[in-house]
Amino acid sequence: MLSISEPCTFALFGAMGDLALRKLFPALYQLDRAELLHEHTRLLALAREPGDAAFHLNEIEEHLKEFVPAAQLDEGVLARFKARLDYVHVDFLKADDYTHLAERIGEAATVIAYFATPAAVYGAICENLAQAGLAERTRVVLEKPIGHDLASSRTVNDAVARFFPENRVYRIDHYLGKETVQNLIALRFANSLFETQWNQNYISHVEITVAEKVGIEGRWGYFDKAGQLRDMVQNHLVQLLCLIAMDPPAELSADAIRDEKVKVLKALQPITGEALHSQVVRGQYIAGYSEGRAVPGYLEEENSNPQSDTETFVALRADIRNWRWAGVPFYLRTGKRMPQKLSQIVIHFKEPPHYIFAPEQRMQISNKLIIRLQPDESISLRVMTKEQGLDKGMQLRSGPLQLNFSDAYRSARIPDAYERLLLEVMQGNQNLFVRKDEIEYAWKWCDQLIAGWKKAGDAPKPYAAGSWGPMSSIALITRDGRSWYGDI
Ligand SMILES: NC(=O)C1=CN([C@@H]2O[C@H](COP(=O)(O)OP(=O)(O)OC[C@H]3O[C@@H](n4cnc5c(N)ncnc54)[C@H](OP(=O)(O)O)[C@@H]3O)[C@@H](O)[C@H]2O)C=CC1
Ligand SMILES: O=C1O[C@H](COP(=O)(O)O)[C@@H](O)[C@H](O)[C@H]1O
Repeated sequence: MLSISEPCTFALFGAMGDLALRKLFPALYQLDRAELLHEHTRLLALAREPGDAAFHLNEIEEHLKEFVPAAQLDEGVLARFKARLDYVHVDFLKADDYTHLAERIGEAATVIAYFATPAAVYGAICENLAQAGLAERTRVVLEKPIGHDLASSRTVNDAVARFFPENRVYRIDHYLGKETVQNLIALRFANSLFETQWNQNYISHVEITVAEKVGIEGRWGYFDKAGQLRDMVQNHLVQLLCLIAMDPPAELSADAIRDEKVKVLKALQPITGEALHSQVVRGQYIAGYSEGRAVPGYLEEENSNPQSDTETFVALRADIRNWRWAGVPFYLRTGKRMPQKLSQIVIHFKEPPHYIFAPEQRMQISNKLIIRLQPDESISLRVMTKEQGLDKGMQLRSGPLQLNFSDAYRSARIPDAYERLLLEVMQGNQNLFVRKDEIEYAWKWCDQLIAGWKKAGDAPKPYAAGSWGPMSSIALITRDGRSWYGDI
């Protein structure tokens, strides 16, 4: 049972930006609708766009109506939500504007400052909040990406740390707010069945796929400087890998979980030299088809630079140098403009040690645990059984033991990741947020990859929009005698 959050003033910096309008206000609305916002909680939309507050509030409402499903828009809840919400004109870089902001915040005991802005201004906002006397009662929420490499992430983190201790810094990785991602912790540590098998004695390899159907969606300016490795691997895929690979924490506290994740990050084998070619594939989509519709290639997208060699796809084999995972590859892949939106983790168990069935069935013999993060959230264990029927003999078949969340919990709506994360910040719980050292170790691992790519100077491999990536990403795994699970 969720407890209602304590009262707070939620100050949303960058309130008229894409993330705020598309994700954050709808998530706050859903929390209100679920009666999880305290009656005294207030929401301040902060932006530098001048003009009438009513005009901007109206724009927020219009976006709410666009991004909240119509069946969930309730007049009563909307009225309550609007009564909590105010627009404040602030230039985040102008210290003087914070005097006015502090007045609007008033005596609120807890302030949540959510930075839906470029990371370059996080430090200045923190300094201005501190100068306005707000730091002691404020939790700050930082959006990803924090920097674009280890050095710049340290600059951002250090600038924030001058004014806010780590226990009041909440670094968002929205994948950690997805219900099925949290379920990984329940699955692993509330079921002794799995934990006893969770190591190199029983697991042959692990696949993590985060495929996106969309292309760049008007974000070329941001994306082209980042690329898929920085945008998706450094954060979401590495976090998923950590949750799969970490040792059991001693307790369910933020630092116990983060300590275990950091051990995994430290044990990640750097990918350098020849391995950069054999273990990593960079791709860039060219024109193709998405849902039967012709779509342009990356270099033909709006505002593109036709010379760009930024990758929109990455597949790689990661190895973890520790006792639990020695010899167990983690195959990661993620890309834009793939055939479907699909995030899933597949744990492949080893074959039984002694094989007694017909030789032609041997390839099928391996249990798989398939954790579908989105869409159709589910956990399914593929087990071997005998085909039914007198005519079948000992013919094996692989079938699922399936837990589909929308069937199993039929009445419950699966909340968006941001709803969970905003609620956790309001409750002061850092379990689902990323600590400074996690970000930095993840950057360190990615930086050496990027440096290797730069040195080699290879162009990304083309793949047609609507495909599963360059052919070499298939070779990457088939070379090890395996294949990506379920590709069609
Ligand atoms: N959009 C998304 O889906 C995702 C975004 N993020 C991260 O979230 C953050 C916000 O992203 P997004 O919403 O897309 O970006 P936008 O550019 O759409 O929004 C950023 C907002 O910050 C405002 N801003 C910047 N500097 C100042 C300033 N000095 N004073 C006042 N306002 C300022 C901008 O105002 P103005 O328009 O006037 O410049 C803009 O409204 C980024 O860190 C991004 O990396 C992370 C994951 C997904
Ligand atoms: O952080 C990001 O994530 C989205 C994908 O998120 P999802 O919840 O829709 O899977 C990605 O499109 C975006 O480029 C990236 O910045």
